[in-house]
Amino acid sequence: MTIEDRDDAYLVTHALAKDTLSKIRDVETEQVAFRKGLVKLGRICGYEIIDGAMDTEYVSIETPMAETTGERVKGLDDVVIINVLRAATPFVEGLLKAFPRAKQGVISAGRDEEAGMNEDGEFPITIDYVKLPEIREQDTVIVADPMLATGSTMCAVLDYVLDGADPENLFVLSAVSAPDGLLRVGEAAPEADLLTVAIDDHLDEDGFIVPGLGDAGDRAFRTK
Ligand SMILES: O=P(O)(O)OC[C@H]1O[C@H](OP(=O)(O)OP(=O)(O)O)[C@H](O)[C@@H]1O
Ligand SMILES: O=c1cc[nH]c(=O)[nH]1
Ligand SMILES: [Mg+2]
Repeated sequence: MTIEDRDDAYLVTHALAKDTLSKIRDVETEQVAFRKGLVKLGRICGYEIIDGAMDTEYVSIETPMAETTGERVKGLDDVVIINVLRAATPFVEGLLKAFPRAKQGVISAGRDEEAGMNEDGEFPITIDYVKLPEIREQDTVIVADPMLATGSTMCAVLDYVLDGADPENLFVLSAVSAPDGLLRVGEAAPEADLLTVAIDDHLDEDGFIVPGLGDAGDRAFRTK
């Protein structure tokens, strides 16, 4: 298994995840390759979640040659993926390759970058649109956002996701996290398992992750 258990988070340490993240960090990686990289990273992370957190059961199967025993992943129908618009869209596309039958929720959340961070290092978050499926106690919920910086967005998103819900598993999945964001989300939602490919060094004065990969939404959607 290529998930490392740390105090602050679980790290996806699969070599292909690191390889893909390095590619999309590169400032020379243009929009299409960047977006494809996020899709690939989502798929790898999805496989890692299955490998690390989901059980299998034995099933009898008949091949064209003989009867035998196979294994099947349990609970694939009980997965809910929350897409935090907009940067998570390609990341979620990749996750859906691992969880094709997942129910999906969408939350549009944006940082007010003009207002900037307050003295506690939080951004005001605007939530424009929320559409969530029912979350049941047997569900595995994956809240996906490639960037976890101050954690302000994720805390606002989790307020909606966890309103009246107590799922069996709750993963906050990101590609790149800052220590501040992990701390903030870990304190706000101790029931969540924080899963990330990389924990970076720090945030700059504008709340961007360093070294990070820049603005994931702008790079994927070519808006700047
Ligand atoms: O941890 P935080 O400090 O809240 O920052 C992380 C958020 O910032 C980015 O979204 P952004 O607000 O840029 O919206 P976008 O996806 O539309 O670009 C990113 O996708 C996260 O949602
Ligand atoms: O570094 C960062 C921080 C927030 N959002 C991004 O897309 N990148
Ligand atoms: Mg953005």
